[in-house]
Amino acid sequence: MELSPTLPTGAAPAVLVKICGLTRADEAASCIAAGADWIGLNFHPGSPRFLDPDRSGEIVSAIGSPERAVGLFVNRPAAEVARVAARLGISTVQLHGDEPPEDLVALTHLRIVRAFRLGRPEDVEAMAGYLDRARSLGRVPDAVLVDALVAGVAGGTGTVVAGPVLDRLASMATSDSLPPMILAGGLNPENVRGRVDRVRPWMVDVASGVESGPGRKDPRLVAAFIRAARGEPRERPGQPVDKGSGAD
Ligand SMILES: O=C(O)c1ccccc1N[C@@H]1O[C@H](COP(=O)(O)O)[C@@H](O)[C@H]1O
Repeated sequence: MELSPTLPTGAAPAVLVKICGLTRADEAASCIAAGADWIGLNFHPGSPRFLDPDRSGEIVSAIGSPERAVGLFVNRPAAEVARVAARLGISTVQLHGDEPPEDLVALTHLRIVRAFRLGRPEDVEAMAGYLDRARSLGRVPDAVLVDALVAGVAGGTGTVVAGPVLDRLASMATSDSLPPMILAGGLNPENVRGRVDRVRPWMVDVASGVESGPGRKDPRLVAAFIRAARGEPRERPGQPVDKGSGAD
């Protein structure tokens, strides 16, 4: 199954950007207008960014392209994930808990982003083991998302992935055995470019690092994040664009 937007090809493609945890239609539309490739709708009841699936149709409509909306679930039954996705007309889901590879098989008709919370370099090997099991079942995730491990919290913690884990990931990023990688975990406009340069992910994902409050995205931070991720110069209000200093 192909991902959409399609995988970039050729040398040094621009990293794609997902902004996660939208709770308002106007903010979701602004993220897309600012250049976000995907937005995330968080259906995990334990999250401060929780969105009732029954009230998220308005957000999907507001972005004008349902293929850019990703439904985020934590340890929900595959049948429930499939039901919500069908009701909203979305085709990509993010599984951010301990979902077994069998769930990927049950959700073959959807694009699946499988999240892994990694605390130590050894956790990267555990992720590889999971992918091997998925491969043996004939259904690898369409992308893997890498987040920091914080005990007792599923995600959205604003915690960065540890340096030794990033180094291990960087050595795997171009491996054929790894699906496209989405780097998450404590990203913000200040640190995203350095992390992109270090790991070369296919996409970056941010929740808390572009917020004015839980679930409320700050349009200036969103724009700054997207520009920084792509290595574009910063915009400064009332001043010409700084073309000399890069994004960091
Ligand atoms: O955002 C949340 O509240 C959340 C809750 C449960 C699982 C995942 C969640 N968000 C995902 O976590 C990453 C990292 O968040 P942050 O940028 O460190 O705040 C985020 O990209 C979401 O995909």
